[in-house]
Amino acid sequence: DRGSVQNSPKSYDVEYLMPVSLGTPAQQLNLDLDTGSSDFWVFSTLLKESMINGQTLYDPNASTTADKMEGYSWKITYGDQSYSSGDVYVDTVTIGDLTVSTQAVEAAREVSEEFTADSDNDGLVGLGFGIINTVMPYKQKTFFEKAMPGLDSPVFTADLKSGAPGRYNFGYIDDGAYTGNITYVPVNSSDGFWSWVSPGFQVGTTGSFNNTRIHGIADTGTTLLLLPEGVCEAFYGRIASAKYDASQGGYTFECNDSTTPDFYFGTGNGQMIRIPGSYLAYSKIDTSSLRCFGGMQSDSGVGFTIWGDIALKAAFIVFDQGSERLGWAEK
Ligand SMILES: CC[C@H](C)[C@H](NC(=O)[C@H](C)NC(=O)[C@@H](CCSC)NC[C@@H](N)Cc1ccccc1)C(=O)O
Repeated sequence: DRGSVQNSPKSYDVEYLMPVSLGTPAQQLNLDLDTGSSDFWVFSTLLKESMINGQTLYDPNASTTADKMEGYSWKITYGDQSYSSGDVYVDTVTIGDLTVSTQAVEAAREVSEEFTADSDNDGLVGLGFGIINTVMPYKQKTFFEKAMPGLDSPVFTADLKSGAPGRYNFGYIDDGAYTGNITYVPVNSSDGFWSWVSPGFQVGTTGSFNNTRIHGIADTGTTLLLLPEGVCEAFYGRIASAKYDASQGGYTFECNDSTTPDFYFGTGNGQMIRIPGSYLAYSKIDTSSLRCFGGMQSDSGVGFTIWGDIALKAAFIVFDQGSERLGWAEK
């Protein structure tokens, strides 16, 4: 079996949403595929009105295939301190023609203001590893873990694009979606994330390759690229107008600064992925400014190095749960 679904970026590529069908008859919601968490949760009719702001709600009572998991609950907190919690139903879920008939759908009773404010986002499909699923008293499998046994191949792939729709594929690798070879790196899933080690980085085409290993997670649900302080300093040190601006909470530089270099990160076997300098001028700090907030920021605040969408949209990535490895290719 296999599946394929289009993902669409919101403005500034802040997140990528995909259509998902839940229940019978199908209720379609736009969800955020998040490899940095492992709960499948949705805005639902259980929420207080004050927490809803235009989102599409999953109504388990309108689904003939929904069964409440009595006595089960969930509560999740994210790195940005946002959170959500609620009840659990088993129901049928289809993503890109791939159906899981008994998915644990976590119906929100409460969401933090960040989620309420994001009116296009109806919830998250966590595709990290199930060991960090928050459902109590017994944790539940992710959508991918439920689908995996029936797939042609135990992989899903992410093709995120800058300012354009891309695709998530399940169960197969589309050889037309990338160039060159796929370099595979081992994943350590013990903390539930797609954790891997990059052998190093290079700033611009002329810079030397820095053999400093970078331990981090591949997280489709995080917008920016959060790297160790030393890497940020090496990169921003090459941009004439760059500075750390405490009032903005990060590095900023003139959006059209012609000294902005590309950023390369190693994936192994001498292969590097090139992030165009233009991706790193993430967004104007305000409409009248000529300065941009950097797409690469320090990971010191979060405590994790996160290869977020800024990096992922420069590559074609294979999340190989069957072999616990990540595949990286240019595209
Ligand atoms: C360290 C962060 C918290 C507190 C930690 N939670 C996590 O690691 C959770 C599972 N993952 C996350 O908070 C992050 C990874 C942080 S680094 C470990 N990924 C998911 C995040 N991008 C999801 C999101 C998407 C859209 C809007 C907001 C949030 C915990 O529960 O202990």
